[in-house]
Amino acid sequence: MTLKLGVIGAGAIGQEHIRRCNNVLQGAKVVAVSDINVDGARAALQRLNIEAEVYADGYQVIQSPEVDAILVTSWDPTHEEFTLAAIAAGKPVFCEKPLAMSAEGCRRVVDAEVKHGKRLVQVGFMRPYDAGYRALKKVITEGGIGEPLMLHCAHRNPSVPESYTTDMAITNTLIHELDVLRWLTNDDYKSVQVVFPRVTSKSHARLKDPQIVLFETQKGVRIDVEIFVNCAYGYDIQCEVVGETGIAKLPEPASVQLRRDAKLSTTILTDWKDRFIEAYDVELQAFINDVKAGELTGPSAWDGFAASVAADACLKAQQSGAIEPVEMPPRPAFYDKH
Ligand SMILES: NC(=O)c1ccc[n+]([C@@H]2O[C@H](COP(=O)([O-])OP(=O)(O)OC[C@H]3O[C@@H](n4cnc5c(N)ncnc54)[C@H](O)[C@@H]3O)[C@@H](O)[C@H]2O)c1
Ligand SMILES: O[C@H]1[C@H](O)[C@@H](O)[C@H](O)[C@@H](O)[C@H]1O
Repeated sequence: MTLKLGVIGAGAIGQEHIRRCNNVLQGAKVVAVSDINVDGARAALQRLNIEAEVYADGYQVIQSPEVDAILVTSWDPTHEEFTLAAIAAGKPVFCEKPLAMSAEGCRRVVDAEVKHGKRLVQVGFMRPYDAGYRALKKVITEGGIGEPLMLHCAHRNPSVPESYTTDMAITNTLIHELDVLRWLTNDDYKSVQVVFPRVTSKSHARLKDPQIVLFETQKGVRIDVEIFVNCAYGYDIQCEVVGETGIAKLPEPASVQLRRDAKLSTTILTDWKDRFIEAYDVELQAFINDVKAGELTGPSAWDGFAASVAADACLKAQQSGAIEPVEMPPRPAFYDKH
């Protein structure tokens, strides 16, 4: 049986996911798409040479009897409402990060899912599907560097549009680390502080860039993450784990080494689409397979909530300049068995 997908939001990642579901992955097909920019959605489908029903309203996609499962790839502030509507319709939903704009919003999704009685939500945290992060986790869990003591991380984008503001460095960008570092270290955040270095001249009035986010975890590990979204030189994700007996580092994406013109060089990627292309394939194939098998196993609404609890504390720390606690309520038993 082919799983029939409805996609809400046909922008950059929406188009990427539509392309991979129809042309790369197995067992699914996009049959309905919505975007507030209907003409843009139609033009994108034409470019991709894919036929699907186009709607102006995301709720029509969710309610369509032709659609078995939903992908939410619209702007961040719309995620919660569409995910809640998919749960209300009893349809599995893959929601891009962040699950909602606050922990309170994520909690509403968690509560709705628990009330439904079966997992329906997967959050689009793709890094746990990335081969590099998986290899890094394997080294750590097999004791290859002893117990982790410190993590040094960086999340750099070459540039961002004027609509990107200081808070989005947390809710839109750091949210990836907030999820993947919990997964990587099997630990939770205890407190956080945000420090603002000198602002780059490449930024704009409403964005303080770069930022350094400093965490202490429940196990006492110290983590620093540099977020630098106008770094100009490329799309660069770094993660170095310092343990008791060694250091493990996230591998660089494969790139040919060039010796030329008296220089030794490798290419740095410039776009998230390329940096995580395989991870997106694996995460969405897992979602498709899991929906068909009747049991979701990927990043859950609870993971989305946990990341947002930490994000809320980071937002508070951006304002206060102080060390802010990260207070995580206990996980409902529902997420142990699901
Ligand atoms: N996992 C990742 O690495 C990753 C990468 C990129 C984007 N994202 C997430 O995916 C989402 C989309 O990002 P993007 O880069 O594609 O942005 P984008 O601006 O290119 O696309 C968003 C699209 O959503 C549409 N839209 C907005 N509100 C809508 C609504 N109510 N109903 C239907 N369509 C609506 C817009 O018209 C636009 O076409 C964001 O939430 C972003 O955080 C995740
Ligand atoms: O939506 C994108 C995406 O999530 C990328 O992975 C991240 O590096 C960007 O900062 C963000 O704007």
